[in-house]
Amino acid sequence: MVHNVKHTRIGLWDLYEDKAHAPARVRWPTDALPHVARMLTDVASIPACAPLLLALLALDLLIAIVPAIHLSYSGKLLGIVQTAVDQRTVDPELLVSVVVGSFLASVAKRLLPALRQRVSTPLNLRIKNYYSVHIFASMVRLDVPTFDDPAVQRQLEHSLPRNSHTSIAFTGVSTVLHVLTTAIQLVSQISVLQSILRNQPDGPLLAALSCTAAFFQWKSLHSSLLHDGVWVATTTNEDYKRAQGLKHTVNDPIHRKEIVASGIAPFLLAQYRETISRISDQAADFYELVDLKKDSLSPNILFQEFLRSLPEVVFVLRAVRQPTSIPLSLTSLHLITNTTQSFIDSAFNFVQQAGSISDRLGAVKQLYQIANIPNRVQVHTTKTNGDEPEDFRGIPFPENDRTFTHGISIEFSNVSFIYPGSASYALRHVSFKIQRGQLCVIVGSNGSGKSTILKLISRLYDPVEGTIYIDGIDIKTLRLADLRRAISVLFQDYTYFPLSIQDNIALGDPAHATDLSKIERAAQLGGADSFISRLPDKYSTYLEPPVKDHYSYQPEGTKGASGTYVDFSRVREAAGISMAEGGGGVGSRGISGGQMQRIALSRTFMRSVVSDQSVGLLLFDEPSASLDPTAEHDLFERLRMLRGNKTMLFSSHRFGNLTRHADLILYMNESVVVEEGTHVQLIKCNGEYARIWTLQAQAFL
Ligand SMILES: Nc1ncnc2c1ncn2[C@@H]1O[C@H](COP(=O)(O)OP(=O)(O)OP(=O)(O)O)[C@@H](O)[C@H]1O
Repeated sequence: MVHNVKHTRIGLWDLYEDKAHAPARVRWPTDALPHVARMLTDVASIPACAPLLLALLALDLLIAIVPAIHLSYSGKLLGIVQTAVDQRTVDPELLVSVVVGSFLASVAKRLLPALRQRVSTPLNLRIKNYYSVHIFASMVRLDVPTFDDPAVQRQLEHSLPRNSHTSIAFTGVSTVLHVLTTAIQLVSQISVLQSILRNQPDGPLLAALSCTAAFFQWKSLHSSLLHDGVWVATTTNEDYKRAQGLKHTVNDPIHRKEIVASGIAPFLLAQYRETISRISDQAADFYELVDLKKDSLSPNILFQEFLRSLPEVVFVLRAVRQPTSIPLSLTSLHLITNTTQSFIDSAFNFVQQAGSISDRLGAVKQLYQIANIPNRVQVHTTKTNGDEPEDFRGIPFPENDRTFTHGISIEFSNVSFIYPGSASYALRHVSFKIQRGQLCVIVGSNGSGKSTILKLISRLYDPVEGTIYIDGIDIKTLRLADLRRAISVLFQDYTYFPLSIQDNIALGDPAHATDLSKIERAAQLGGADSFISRLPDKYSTYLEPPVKDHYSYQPEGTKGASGTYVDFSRVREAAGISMAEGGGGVGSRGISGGQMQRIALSRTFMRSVVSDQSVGLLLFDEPSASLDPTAEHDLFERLRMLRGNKTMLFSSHRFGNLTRHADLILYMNESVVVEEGTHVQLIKCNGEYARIWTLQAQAFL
């Protein structure tokens, strides 16, 4: 066990707490204050937010002092009653003013929170929108190794709103206002309490007794299992892990085809049953267990109710022992205990908030910090462009307004690479040179490092050793934005964005995103136009609806309470929602893998061939993996015709169509380039390339 780390077992979970490195329980995180000040300034600068913020502050202040005003009127009313009982006189004017005041205070008590809601709702929505752009901007700029880093993922998670109704910033603003108003509430209640207790000889004693009850209540709420600071909870229980795995297998639609086609449903069920029965009632989520433990009965909780009635008990005992000298009426007792209780509630609230305030203000700090997460892939700054955005720092490429009509040269000099978090080399001491305008094909077995070469050229990652030269310049010194504009790349694991087909293609060249004729031309070149034209919404089709429709809770087809069957067809028809997806998309399951690949290819054509002289290098990672032989043949023909003199680099498993035309073939095995040359040269060498070429050729004999 590591020194200073406390280990606790909670169900199947092991909780490790680092006492030594836990930050002290900071109630007022002063280092977050500059971010909080910035947040308030930013919020005030959102259109129409400044007046809303002021209105909210004013309402919170009123809400804070109205209870005290109400209490003070109750006190005055009590005084009038007592005078009436003692002296048999009532001051009618005073009575009317106190009754009216008390009435207005009670109306305000109800009205103000409703008004606050009217102000806070639009304020919350505006703040939420503003910070959603901030979060989007902070996330969209991150590069692959940074975004993949689990620590960065956790940092981002902390900055995302925990629920969709509110934002961290609004919670931060509310916290600041709340602290302010609770402090005012406390001060106003103390003054009322003081004025009530001033004329009551037994008042202080009863107030003190009311405090005792509240103190125990406070203590029991603070006996939480998880402490502030550094902790991690993990489970090593194989049954629990397996049960979760089985559950995800069944819950996730992605596995449904496999489950049905292979008939494994009964097996999965039996396995789940067996695993769950082995772990029985321990099969709980970590937080669930923590919550369950927290609810346990403590002596404090048992005594609380008794302690609450302690002032009344003392009062009765006094009345029994000295019936003639009771200095306090029953109503006074009630007022004192009520006032004390509401003071204690406010104080309790305040202390509790102070506890969570460090979390909330800390979250505001994180919200601002995500904008500054440093990218792993960095550009060396020249003297002239230190203040520019990250992507625009470095050497312009191409220099002196040159175009790439003759392509771009690439050189790898002793390049080695290990993926972050991986233990083995993906590339080892790789060196080669591709001249401007050449067609190069990288071939080799699975996992030999072909895709990795393309990823390093597009600077998704940087080598751990060696240098890559682009047109003779160290790639690390080039402006990233320029480099990315000069390269068009289609990755093997291409994705379909949850946007319309038109957007999916247009994103290949954002500069021409609204040019429908260019998009259609790119779709033709990618071989996607004919199937797109058969879709009901054509280029506006969403394959996956990004927004889910909401349905009432009764499951479709079941019998409702009135005996009729639940039928959504009429509301669906009125809303124009198609039955297939319930969201206006055809569903990615509705198109084939080859068709998906054609859309991805069209995206690449959008830039590299259709519009652009600024593209000098085309990278294709297995572009024909999902295409039928005719489509593959047509694609390569189109590519060779359209590329002009641009440099083209393919990664492929297939020998033939491409390799025969290649100016350079790199044959890779286990992270190393083992053979290089043209097809004729490599066949002549009679090495591995020749062996596999023969193997593939034989299949067609
Ligand atoms: N994101 C990643 N994280 C860790 N390791 C990776 C990652 N991507 C690839 N690798 C590993 O790097 C090595 C090279 O992978 P790469 O994808 O370059 O191979 P490839 O030749 O393109 O393979 P294939 O022909 O199967 O596409 C493999 O061992 C692979 O497991």
